[in-house]
Amino acid sequence: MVAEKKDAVTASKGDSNRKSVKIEECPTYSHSSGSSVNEMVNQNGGDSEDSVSPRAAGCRTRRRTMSGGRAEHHLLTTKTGKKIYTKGRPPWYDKKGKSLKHPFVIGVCGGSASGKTTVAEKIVERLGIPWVTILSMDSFYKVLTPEEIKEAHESKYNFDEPKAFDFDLLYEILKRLREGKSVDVPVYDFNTHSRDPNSKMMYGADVLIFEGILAFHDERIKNLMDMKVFVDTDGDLRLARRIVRDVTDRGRDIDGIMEQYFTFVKLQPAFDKYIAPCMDYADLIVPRGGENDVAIDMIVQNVMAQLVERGYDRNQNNRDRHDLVRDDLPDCLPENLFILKETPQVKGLVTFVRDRDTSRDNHIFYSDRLMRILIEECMNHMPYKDVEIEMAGGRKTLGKRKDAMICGLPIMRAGECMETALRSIVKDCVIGKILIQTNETTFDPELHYIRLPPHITRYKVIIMDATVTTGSAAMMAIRVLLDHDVKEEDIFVASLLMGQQGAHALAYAFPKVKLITTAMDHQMTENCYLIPGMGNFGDRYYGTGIDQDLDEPFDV
Ligand SMILES: Nc1ncnc2c1ncn2[C@@H]1O[C@H](COP(=O)(O)OP(=O)(O)O)[C@@H](O)[C@H]1O
Ligand SMILES: Nc1ccn([C@@H]2O[C@H](COP(=O)(O)O)[C@@H](O)[C@H]2O)c(=O)n1
Repeated sequence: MVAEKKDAVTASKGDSNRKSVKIEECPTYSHSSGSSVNEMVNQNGGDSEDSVSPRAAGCRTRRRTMSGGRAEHHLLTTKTGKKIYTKGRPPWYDKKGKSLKHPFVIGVCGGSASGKTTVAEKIVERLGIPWVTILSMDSFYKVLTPEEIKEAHESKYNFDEPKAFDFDLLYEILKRLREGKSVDVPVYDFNTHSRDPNSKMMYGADVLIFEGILAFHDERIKNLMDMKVFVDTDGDLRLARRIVRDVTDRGRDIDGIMEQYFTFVKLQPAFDKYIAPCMDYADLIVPRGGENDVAIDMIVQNVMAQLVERGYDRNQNNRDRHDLVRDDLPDCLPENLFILKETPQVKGLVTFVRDRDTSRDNHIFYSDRLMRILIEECMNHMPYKDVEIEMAGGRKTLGKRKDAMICGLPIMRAGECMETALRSIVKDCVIGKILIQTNETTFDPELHYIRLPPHITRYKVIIMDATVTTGSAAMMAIRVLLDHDVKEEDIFVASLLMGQQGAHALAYAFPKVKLITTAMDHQMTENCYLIPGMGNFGDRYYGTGIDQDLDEPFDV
């Protein structure tokens, strides 16, 4: 559980190859104080039990999850059973689909190995509120040239001055996170001094903690912070911790660490010149770092007080917050809702799909037909351009060609049934994936997984789901696409069946999104089942329903 927690809360710390090493294997170094590294570390924070564990010696395991443009939900559970999401899109938007608030940003600055990450992790743990993320400045080390990498391997490259960081990228990313938008954060590898080819997708949160040695250096970045904390730990202790950490986690040797420390880290160019002066900007100074429980409690109390002042309510019933059902439904249908013309053919296909006596093979056969008609209707809403073609006899005539790249985005699992229909109609389409589930305790729609093609803003995106009932999942999917800068007018929602309430909620929130369906139900049960509905479409289509007739295999 602890290892799980470390993974999650340090997901943005960019050392991908850290390994756990037993304390006995950690080399020691005697400095002027005469203490070995292990002695110094243990005197200052490790307790007797921990002192034989990797954690106390600073050999913590921090595995990295490389997501390469994927975003999974990242959940950790605190000792008190609280759930904290360190990734994924927070479910904040109002009935109009607008993001509700920006994250509370805490900046944590301090010398190398002062305990910034440890303080940040403790804040996350003690806050115990659902959506908190940590962004590390390490992710923004510049990409080095081959010559610079050689210098770095010889401990001759200065990583402790401002020009080592890409502050412009950092500013853009922090700004977007503060707006609740998605970002791709580089993943840094201290062993190779380079960025991993995979980046890591992140969204905003209730609280965002940004930590780094020069966290307060750039005025623009400083201005994005709601609270600034400086971690002030004795230089000898920092060196001791750094040696242990760099040997075990960052693939370094003692000579190199010492050379780098005294050339760049401790003396004029870095700590004294750039980092120590940042104390003047701090709202709070935390002596000794992560072991200072009193200071961490004060920070947590202050953050909670400020969140409450902004309207944060940890006891809020999220069902109320996400209740998309409108009690003031207009008589007319929204302009951006398109229901297939109820021809006898369409009605006949819908009848087969609704009928509980339809066998599974017929259910698949007729719903596939209906889905193709639905996708063909979607194509009527795509842009087409004029083209001139030459006909068989050599005469020329004007025609049309599709003028858009199409990305299908099925909401797992029922939406995936529509993939075949899309592929059979748009042969050059790409298919993303999104998994959204409702949290059974909070009723929040939660983004568990998303995979989008690169350059998603170049596509018309068709969100596909078998049914839209309250519209909650579709709204989350639309919100996520908007966070990825897809324009509202480039988004389509295709569904076999829509509930009137859900369709109105979506249409009201996103008037430029086109909603396309084959039929509409006007009633819903208290538990949000459509009446008459289609049963559990995914279960019927995939054969996973409990009343599935096992005696009638249809593939013989
Ligand atoms: N109070 C403490 N006692 C023992 N080791 C600590 C303590 N605080 C931090 N460390 C160790 O020191 C190293 C640096 O801490 P970290 O929080 O990563 O600092 P920073 O983020 O400032 O570089 C890590 O290996 C960590 O495990
Ligand atoms: N390739 C690199 C990049 C940075 N460093 C050192 O890391 C320190 C910052 O990280 P902290 O977790 O200690 O805040 C900084 O002092 C750099 O010297 C490095 O060694 N190699």
